[in-house]
Parts: sequence; structure tokens; C-alpha cells
Amino acid sequence: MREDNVIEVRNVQKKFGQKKVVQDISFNVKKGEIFGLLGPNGAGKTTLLKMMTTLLRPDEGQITLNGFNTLSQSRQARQQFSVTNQTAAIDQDLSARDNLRLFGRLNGLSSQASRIRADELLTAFDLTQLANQALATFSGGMRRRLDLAVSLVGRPKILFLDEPTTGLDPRTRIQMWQAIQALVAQGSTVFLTTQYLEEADQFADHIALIDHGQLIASGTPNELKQKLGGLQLSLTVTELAQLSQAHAIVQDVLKQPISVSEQTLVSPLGGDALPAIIVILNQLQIAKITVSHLKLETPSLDDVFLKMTVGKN
Ligand SMILES: Nc1ncnc2c1ncn2[C@@H]1O[C@H](COP(=O)(O)OP(=O)(O)OP(=O)(O)O)[C@@H](O)[C@H]1O
Repeated sequence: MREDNVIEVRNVQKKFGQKKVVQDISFNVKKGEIFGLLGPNGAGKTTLLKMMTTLLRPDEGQITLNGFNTLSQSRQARQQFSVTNQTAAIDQDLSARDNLRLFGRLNGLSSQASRIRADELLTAFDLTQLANQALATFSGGMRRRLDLAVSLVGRPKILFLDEPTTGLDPRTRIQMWQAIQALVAQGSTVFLTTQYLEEADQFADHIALIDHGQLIASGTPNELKQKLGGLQLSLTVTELAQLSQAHAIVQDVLKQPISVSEQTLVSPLGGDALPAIIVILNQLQIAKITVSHLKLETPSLDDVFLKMTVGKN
């Protein structure tokens, strides 16, 4: 294992019956990273996460957590991480504070240390006012916050999160991300699955995109966007009647596929972007085509996701 690889996934495969749900997937997660696993519904994210957290056996391949093999050293491997969505472990009849203290004790903290940790987490997750209420009275969002707080009690070296922000209101989402970033700042590594590309773009250091159980792309958000050809030109014509003429000019200069939405043309720019833009603007001027909006932009992760998974599901 390389020193800075906290998680190594090597040629992992899983079948359910005849269906190959995870097909020969390999990647590494480095210490202190937020690593996002993205993929459409049914891509195999949860299955992979279950194998990484020792809940499911891979048919082939191996996974190590801090160097411990999840099959042959499962006990040590389990000591390396915490995982959310284990709400079953939280006691409904106890208050939020008592649950956090109990988990502190179960994590080997002294009575005093678990009281202090519980209070820290209640504050971090804005649960102080509800701290003494029984969980049965909590809303879904409050439960999720407590669930994450509970998984942070022991300051895990690795934290696995399955769709941590799905269904949360914007304020709670921000709190979740702040808590995740605080944990990473203290040296932990976070592996999460998400459907929210803009969140992955903003917060993940590294992203793996899977589809039909296969790894189809992996890299930093910027690297993935570069795979789509880097910068793209977005140009809006003032008159709809001039759209097809503008389309022909852009097509002629860039020789790239152009997508059209209302009066806007979007096309990837090649390596020599600036001269191409100058030529386009000159030709538009000669043709007396007026432009209301001109923008150079990097593609979004949405574009990457759609391009790489489109038509395959
Ligand atoms: N225990 C199981 N037995 C049979 N098939 C299963 C089992 N668990 C998952 N599958 C199938 O494996 C495929 C991948 O499922 P998985 O839950 O890993 O996907 P996912 O990427 O997490 O999807 P989602 O985003 O919808 O949660 C799906 O086709 C699912 O129906």
C-alpha cells in the first residue's frame, strides 16, 4: 500500500445472481481527501460502499482501509472508519445528548470526555436547543444531523457517508458540509456518495463516476471538466431570425458540435481559443448579426455526467 492511500480498491467485482453490479473497479483515496462517488440510480454506488464498509463480500478483488484488508483483517478494518445511516443504532427513547454520550462511552471515551464531546457536537450541528428531547420527536432533518454527529463522536480516521445531504434543507446542508470539512481539517478522510453534482464540484477533492457498475471517469472536478474539452463558448444572438446564420459561422470556425437552446449557441473551444473567438466576432459583425450575450465558461459537472452516462441508462 502506498503511504498516503487511506483506501485502496482493487479490481472489485460483485454479482447478484447473473447481474454484474460492480465490475472490476479500482481506485485509491488519499489521506485528508473528500472523495465523491457519483453515478445514476442503480449504478452500484451503495453496493460498492457496502463492500468498503465490510457489510458485503466482494466476489473478486480486494479493499484495504489504512492497509487493513476488509476480508482477512475485517476487525482492524472496521476500527478505521465510521459510517452514517446506521440510525438503527440510535436509541429512540433517549435524548440527543444522551445518545451522543452513550456513543462516546462506546467509543472508549471517559464519562467526562464523552460529555464534552457531546456538547461540542450538539453545538456544531445546532442541536443544543433540542438536546434533551427524545428522538421520537425529531424531524427527518434533525435525525440526519444527529446521525452524522453520532458518527463523528470517535473522530473517525475515515468517514463513509451515503448521500449525506439528500432531502435536507439548504441550511442543514451547509451545516453538514461544514461539519465534514471540519473533520477533514483534523486529518480524517471522507468518502461519500451523492446525487448532487454541484455539491461534489464544490466540496470533493476527487470524484469517481460509475455507471452500470463500471468506473467511467475519475479525477478532480477540474480534470473531469477538462475531459469535455475545457472552455466552451456560449453566444446568444439578439434576433432569433439570425440564429441559423450565426450557427453556420460558429460551426465553420470551431468545427465542433454545437448545442442550441433558444437563442443561445454553446460549443467547445479547441486549444487556440482566442484567435477563434476573434474570427467568429469579425464574421458576425460582417454579417450584421448582433450578440446580446457572450461568455466563456468551463463545463459544469452536470455536463460531464450527462456526456459520460447519457443514453446508457
Ligand atoms: N441485494 C441485492 N440483490 C439483488 N440485486 C441488488 C441487490 N442490491 C442491489 N441490487 C441491484 O444492484 C444494482 C445496483 O444497486 P445499488 O443500490 O448499488 O445502486 P446505487 O448506485 O446505489 O443506486 P441509487 O442511486 O438508486 O441508490 C441495482 O440494479 C440494484 O437493483
